[in-house]
Amino acid sequence: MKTSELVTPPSRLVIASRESRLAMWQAEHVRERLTILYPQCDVKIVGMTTRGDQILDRTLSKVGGKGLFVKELEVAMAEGRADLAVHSLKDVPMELPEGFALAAVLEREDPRDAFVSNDYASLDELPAGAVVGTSSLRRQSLIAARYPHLVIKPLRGNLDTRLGKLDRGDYAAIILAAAGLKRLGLPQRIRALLPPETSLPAAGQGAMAIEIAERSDGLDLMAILAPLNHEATAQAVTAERKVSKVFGGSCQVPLAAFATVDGADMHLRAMVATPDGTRMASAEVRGAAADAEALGAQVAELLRAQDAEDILSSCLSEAAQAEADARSATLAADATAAAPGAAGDAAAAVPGKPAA
Ligand SMILES: NCc1[nH]cc(CCC(=O)O)c1CC(=O)O
Repeated sequence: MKTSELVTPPSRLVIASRESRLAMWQAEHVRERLTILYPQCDVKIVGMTTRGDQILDRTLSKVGGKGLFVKELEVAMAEGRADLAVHSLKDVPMELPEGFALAAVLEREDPRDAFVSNDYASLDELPAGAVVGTSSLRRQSLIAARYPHLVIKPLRGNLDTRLGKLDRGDYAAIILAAAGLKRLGLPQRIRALLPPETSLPAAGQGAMAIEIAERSDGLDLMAILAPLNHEATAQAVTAERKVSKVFGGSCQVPLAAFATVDGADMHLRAMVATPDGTRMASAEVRGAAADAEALGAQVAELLRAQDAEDILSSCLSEAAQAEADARSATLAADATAAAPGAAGDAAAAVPGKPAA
């Protein structure tokens, strides 16, 4: 890590955040980091409800996917009501709209999936017919492949809502990201952590990202936020997001991509499957962490050679339709959001290494 000169921040910065407890925790974390870095800067958080938060009755893959969680925050930045947005990187589309970019990726929390249950200690203990809650197609297909005797039921809502549904007895167990439970001070709810060999994490899981809009006032937010960027995490998620991008980007499909970085070395694993877990392709590569994007492309190529596109085809067409529906539904919002200047393809990359 090189130490760089701190850039002079403005007297005030506004963070846009979703209003869920996890989102607010994450925004507060960034607020504290910025306040320590720039004590003279007044950092405020403005909470907002996104379309993704309002849709609780259908699985996200059917209503337009990840973009639904970031759109309102982008509109706030475009209108100058906020300077930056804090997201769970997992919820950020692979390609951002023109004029937006990721300014920093923070150090990753535990990237693993967690098994949460009041009655059972692990997936292995669940009896035939037990109901497991998850709305992630990735988790669904991994469980269906390994535990065909279990019944998977959709589970939506924020973390507290999901835990409430478990406690009320709707499910024998649920699967959640360990990172969210740890951040909310609920690590005791984790009965077992699923190793990547059992449940390969989603691209970006456990990492937070800061998004900014290109601006006309000359404020170099990229430089101001650069000290929050964690290089090894940024490299890992660059590789993971490249894999996801190759297979449809912002669509919700049963796709896992997980990279670990050890010094200059990267190990990248990825998997695609059918939602019922009957067909699966998986691949891994090792290489230089500095070549993150190329490693992502390499793994995607290995998956493609195993018919990944065909495996994903049913999901891809369904997700594409949902994206199109979501786009037309948000046309009104687009019209009010004065699009900031073009940033071109920069929006798709994460900080650190530019696209190779
Ligand atoms: N899709 C919702 C979402 N987005 C980020 C997290 C957890 C925190 C993280 O992965 O950073 C979760 C909840 C979950 O998957 O259980």
